[in-house]
This record gives sequence, structure tokens and C-alpha cells, in this order.
Amino acid sequence: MRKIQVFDTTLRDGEQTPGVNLNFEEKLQIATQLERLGVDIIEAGFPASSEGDFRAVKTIADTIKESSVTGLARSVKKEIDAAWDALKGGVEPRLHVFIATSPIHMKHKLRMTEEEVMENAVESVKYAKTMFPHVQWSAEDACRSDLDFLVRLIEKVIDAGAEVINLPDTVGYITQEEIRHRFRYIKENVPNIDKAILSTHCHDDLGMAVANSLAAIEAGADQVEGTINGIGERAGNASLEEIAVALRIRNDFYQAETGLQLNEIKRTSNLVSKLTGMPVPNNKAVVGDNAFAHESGIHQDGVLKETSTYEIITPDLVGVSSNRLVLGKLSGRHAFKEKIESLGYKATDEQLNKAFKAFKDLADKKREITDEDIFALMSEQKAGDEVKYYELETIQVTYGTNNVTTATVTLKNPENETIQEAATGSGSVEALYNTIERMIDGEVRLNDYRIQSTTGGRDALAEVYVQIEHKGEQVSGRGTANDVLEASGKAYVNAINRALNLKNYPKKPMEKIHV
Ligand SMILES: CC(=O)SCCNC(=O)CCNC(=O)[C@H](O)C(C)(C)COP(=O)(O)OP(=O)(O)OC[C@H]1O[C@@H](n2cnc3c(N)ncnc32)[C@H](O)[C@@H]1OP(=O)(O)O
Ligand SMILES: CC(C)C(=O)C(=O)O
Ligand SMILES: [Mg+2]
Repeated sequence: MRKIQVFDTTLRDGEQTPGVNLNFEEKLQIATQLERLGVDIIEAGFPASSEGDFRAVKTIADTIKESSVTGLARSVKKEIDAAWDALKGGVEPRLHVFIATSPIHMKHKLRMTEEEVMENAVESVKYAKTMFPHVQWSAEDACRSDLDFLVRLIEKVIDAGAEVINLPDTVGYITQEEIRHRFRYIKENVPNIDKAILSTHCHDDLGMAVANSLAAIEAGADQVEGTINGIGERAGNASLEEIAVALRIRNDFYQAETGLQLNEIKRTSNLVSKLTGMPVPNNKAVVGDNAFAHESGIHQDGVLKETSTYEIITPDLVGVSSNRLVLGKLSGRHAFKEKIESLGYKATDEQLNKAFKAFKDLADKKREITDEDIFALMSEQKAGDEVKYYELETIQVTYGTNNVTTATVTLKNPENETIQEAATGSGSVEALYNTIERMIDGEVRLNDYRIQSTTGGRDALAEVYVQIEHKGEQVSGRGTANDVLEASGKAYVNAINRALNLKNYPKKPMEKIHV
């Protein structure tokens, strides 16, 4: 299997992300994790750009032992000197020096001719080689540069001592077909190309950075450059974690692999996200929160039967502890059953069907159903196995700071008749409970009332717990609903029914159980 060198530029190009500014300690922390991840080369910064970056590159070079550390410099002697000062204490110091080679950049930015660029590039590589054992040379904007100019230039730069030739797609412009053609053309036409390796460095302006990097690897690039989470200048760089995982999962196709410890990927991604303040989108490949989450019933059923039906990457491969079945309105019975069993509930088919219906009703109102929601729902279901003498049908409460609070309730009574009543109270819950008390047989004494939300978030369920005394029985009841008053009403009626169950109250004429 071909080995692809991984060149990580999270600390240099990644730091060029608008809004990202890593301090010295943060850079060192990320470099240490990159070393653990097993990247071959860490580009730690641009030593001549500031004192802070110089210090960070120097400390990283002096500290990191398992990866080679490099720093970027323009084709300018004093920047190469600064890079040497920062990098010389490291293991096999390596310089990354660059100059732009496209007509647009040469004419408008550098204001140099092809000959001047060539002379400058060769001189800077020769100069760097007087100090550095390893020199990488980059043709900035290579993917918009004239190919025959590049062929002539690369030959000379290799003769000057560059051992890595990087051909960046600086502005994220190229397509896969074109990048393959470029890399093959350079390989076939630069006479001394076997003295160097080719590197690819793609940007994501058209969302093709990873695809283009893989295409360049297909066409002979032996080094790939990118950043963790794809951060970087403008739309960012190629995501190294995506490339490494694509090479592993599709090594049947690419016949190439990196030496990364893939199970360090998630941890590295989290660290970079935290320290740069750049959130990872939930749907991001490999490291997004949803990368191993399954929402719909058909997918969940498939995954429960055999994960490979819908997962081409196993979560543990990239350091994610497990996949996640997200329960929501598109989930099916298999996933629901798996969830309630994992929470310790056993259910007959009939109980499962009832609970599943209640779950679907809830999922229609709530985006994601959490374990706490399932607990609440299942404890209601258990209560649901008892006879429901009274069934709450509708509640209407009018409350105003200057009005008397009034509740109107519709109930189904033990005779299966629908009855309605209204009463007032000093607050909504009191009005509600006064009303219900008027509608049932016997007095109710409320001993305890507690309310809590099952989860965080505005759409969390309210769970109400009550303790009452009714017909000489001390019982508790629970109710769960999106609305606090509905949950309060349900808890109260639930407790009343429990008391009646304990009393073996006469059965309803036609038992009808709602869930
Ligand atoms: C594609 C990339 O990502 S390249 C890396 C980009 N990263 C950075 O620029 C971050 C660090 N940069 C810096 O701190 C500063 O830009 C410095 C210290 C490098 C230079 O700062 P200044 O001297 O103030 O120049 P400034 O940045 O305004 O302009 C860039 C100059 O470098 C020249 N230049 C650009 N690339 C190169 C190069 N590879 N080699 C030589 N000169 C170059 C430009 O033509 C321009 O020259 P001019 O002043 O004669 O017009
Ligand atoms: C400095 C070079 C390698 C670069 O970042 C680019 O061209 O995108
Ligand atoms: Mg770049």
C-alpha cells in the first residue's frame, strides 16, 4: 500500500481563518495533539510574521519529537533566516518556502516576470539548503499557472535542492479531472522528478478541496496538506480527517494510506474546534455530531440489524464511542424498542404498541426525544396499565394579572360520559384542581406538588408529580406534557385513578384505554 505523508497546516493556514487567533499555549497544545494523531509534518506557523509566531514555532520545534516541524517563509532571505532560528533546534529542520507562479499573481501581486520568479525561487531554495536539511518549495496558485512554465521551474528548483514540490490550488478553483491531469503532466515531463515528491494543498472555495486532494493522490501526489476540521483562509483548506478516512475506507480504490492514528481524530477535532472557536457543523463528515447518528425508522432498523447497512465508517475507527439512534418523529418501532430496553424497560407487544403511539404523538410536538423523555413517557405508560376511571379530555385556563383565574375542564367519568365543569382559584393550578375536584366522586387533598422539566431547551417536557389523599388512600401521580397545566391536570387525574384502582372501584362499563 502506498504511504501518503500528511502535512498538517492547522497552525499556519488554519490560523489564517478569519477570526482565529491562537496564543502560544494553544498552538503548543494543538501541536502536541497533532503529534499524537501521527501527522508526518506540522507546519507550526510563519516565523517572520510576528514575534509571537516566532516563539510558538520555536517552542513547537524544540518540543515535538515524533513529527517533523516546519515553518513558512516568503522567498526572502531574512524570512528564511528567521525560520532557521525558529526551527534549528527541531528534529531534522524543514523549511517551507513559496512564491506565486500564476500569471495573475506574477503580474498583479509580485510584479515580476517569469524569469524573475524563476531566479528568485531557485535562489531562495539554494539559500535555504545552506541551513536546512529539508526544503519544501511551493508554487503558489500552481493550479492556475502555465504548465510548461511549471515544468521548467520545478526542474530547476529540484536541482537547487527542494525535495518536496507542492502544487497548491490556492484559490480552490480546479476540478478533479484537471488536477489529475496537472499532477500526471508534471510527473511525466519534469526530467528529475524522481528526486522529489509531489504534494497537494487544496482550498475549499468550490467545496471540492477533499475531492481534489484525493484526485491528486490518485495522480501521484505522495504528500497531502490540509487542516483539522478544514479550517483555513476564506472557505478553508482540505479536511485532513476526511482525506485520511477516505483513504482508509476506500483503500481498495486508492491503494494508499496515511500513517495517522485514526482513533485520535475526534479528540483532535474537538480540541481544534474548542481552541479556535470554530464550531464543527453537525453534518460535517467524519467529525460532525450527526456523522454517526441515525434518525429515520428504516435506517435505525437497518443499523440495529447490521450496522454496515447504513454506516461505512465504524465510530470507534475515528475515536467516537458509539453511534447514536436519534429518536424523533421519523423513528420506527425497532429503534424505540431498543431504546426502552436499554433504559431497563421490558414491554409486551401490546405495551410496546401503546407506548410507541404515545412516543409518536410526543415526537410530533418535540424535535428530539431524549432518554429523560422516554423515562417520563414509560412511567406514564406503566400507570396506563391501570384502569382509567377518569380521563382528562380538554383543559382551558384563563389567567390575567387583574382577572379571577378560571379553569374549564372536560373529563370522561367512570360511566364513560363526557362531563364539563368550571371553577376558579387563586392561580391556574389551583383553579384546575378545584375544577377537577368538583367533577369527581369524593374529596381530594393535595399533599405535595412538584414540577420539573425533563430536559433543557424551550421545547422540554414538563413533568408534574403530585401526592394526594383520596378515599382514604395516599397515592402519587405523574403527568407529562409540553404544557405545564396539561401536565398538572394529567398528574392529578392519574393520582385519582390510582386511588380508585387501590379501592377496586367498579370497572368502567366499556373499558377504553388511551395512551
Ligand atoms: C497562500 C498563502 O497562504 S501565503 C501565506 C499568507 N500568510 C500571511 O501573509 C501571514 C503572514 N504575513 C505577514 O505577517 C506579512 O504579510 C509579512 C510579514 C509576510 C509581510 O508584510 P509586509 O512586508 O508588510 O508586506 P505585505 O504583506 O503588505 O505585502 C506582501 C509583499 O510580499 C510580496 N510577496 C508576496 N509573496 C511573496 C513571496 N512568496 N516571496 C517574496 N515576496 C512575496 C508581495 O508582492 C508584497 O510585496 P510589495 O510590498 O513589494 O508589494
Ligand atoms: C503557502 C501556500 C502553500 C498556500 O497556503 C497556498 O497556496 O494556499
Ligand atoms: Mg493555503
